[in-house]
Amino acid sequence: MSRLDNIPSTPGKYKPEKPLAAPYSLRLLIHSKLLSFWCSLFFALIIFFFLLSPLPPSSSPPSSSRRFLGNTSSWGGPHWEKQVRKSTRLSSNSGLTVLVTGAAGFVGTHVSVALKRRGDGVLVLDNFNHYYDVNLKRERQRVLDHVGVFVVEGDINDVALVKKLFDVVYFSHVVHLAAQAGVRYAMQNPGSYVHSNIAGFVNLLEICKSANPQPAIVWASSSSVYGLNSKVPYSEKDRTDRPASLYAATKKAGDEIAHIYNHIYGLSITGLRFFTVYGPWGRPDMAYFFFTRYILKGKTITLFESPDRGSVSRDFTYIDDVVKGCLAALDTAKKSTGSGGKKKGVAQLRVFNLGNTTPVPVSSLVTLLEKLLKVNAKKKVLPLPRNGDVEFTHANISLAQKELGYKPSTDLETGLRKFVRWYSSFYLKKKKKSDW
Ligand SMILES: O=C(O)[C@H]1O[C@H](OP(=O)(O)OP(=O)(O)OC[C@H]2O[C@@H](n3ccc(=O)[nH]c3=O)[C@H](O)[C@@H]2O)[C@H](O)[C@@H](O)[C@H]1O
Repeated sequence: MSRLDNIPSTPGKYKPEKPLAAPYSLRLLIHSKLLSFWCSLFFALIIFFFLLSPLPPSSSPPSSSRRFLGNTSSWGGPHWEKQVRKSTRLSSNSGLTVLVTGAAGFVGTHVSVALKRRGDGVLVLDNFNHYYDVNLKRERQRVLDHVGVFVVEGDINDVALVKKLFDVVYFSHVVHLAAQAGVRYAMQNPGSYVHSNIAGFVNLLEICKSANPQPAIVWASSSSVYGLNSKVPYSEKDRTDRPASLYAATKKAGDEIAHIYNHIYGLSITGLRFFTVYGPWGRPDMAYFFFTRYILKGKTITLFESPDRGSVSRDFTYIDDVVKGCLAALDTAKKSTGSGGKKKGVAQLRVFNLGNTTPVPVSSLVTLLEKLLKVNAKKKVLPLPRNGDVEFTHANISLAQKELGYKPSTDLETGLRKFVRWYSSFYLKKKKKSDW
């Protein structure tokens, strides 16, 4: 029986009320007492269930609401401001002052460390949501601490917090990587994608537009916006109006939102379409990562197969290549042209594919992992479910090559070898900070 079958096809028949025997005033009294009893019970039940209900795993509440819930983590105060300023101090004359959102995430950590190392001032923001293992995010935070990057714990939807950051520091650039990632999870928790990828992005842009001077923004779009396109390789000029998942739709919405803030307010905005980024410190929800875990544990992995092309394939892109692309996007970003929320001239608006240009079938990814782990995988092959996945991705990177000097140089085997080395040192032995 489908869900639709549970809904009655016709509303219940109208039943006329029976005439009441008691006098009118008594009936009124009984009615009002009964009414207030049921109302109290109803509200008591609502409050009871509200208190019992868990927060959605992927959308931990903004820090303001966390304070309301009794969480002691807080921001503000002279010591906190001192840490914020210290983290954004430049150690090179030509450095940028960058706010990185989502920096306890995979790409965010790598980008923040790379910026700090070359002398830029870096402050990072992350809400440490529970979409995947928070311990891994905390370990990434230790890496950031180690290189002198201060991590502010909070949500991009927390207007007061983000405004405060802009009050304390003048950011020349923002790298916006905070997002609800994952293609398949969108079917389980659609609200978290709207919360982070749409509401959060708009909130951040609202604050950036009003900042004086406005920062230039580089943000993470996604290869998933190409959706059901069959023309390969994907070019930035290709259509993006057929997303296959809500994740893709929210990233596509981000592309359009960026256009608006560029057009109306003069914000300089660059969108980077990442293609299945992998590597050390990666995301445990991604296939290469949990395949590694499953293979080592002897658990069966599922390989999706498309009807006509065999194994689905991805243009897997190594993290170091993507980081170079992000830094090049920052370095070539022109200044925003608005001030005080008003546009003063035409501003830069760009979109680039950051892929590897060599799609690899997922079955070959597994063969490489088997070789590197020296373990045979237990596999089962299933037809690609309709879960948001697309059959293949393949980037045309000529625009990024021309404008950013982007040139990916890590093939999948080399990148996976580095990932496997990190994985074993992180999970199987104790991670050393000096590895960074
Ligand atoms: O480029 C992006 O914009 C996106 O990249 C990533 O999405 P994907 O390319 O889908 O990566 P990932 O989940 O690792 O699946 C890889 C392959 O394994 C196949 N796959 C997956 C699971 C499984 O059990 N079996 C399987 O065959 C699966 O069908 C697929 O072919 C990010 O997660 C996403 O946040 C976004 O950044």
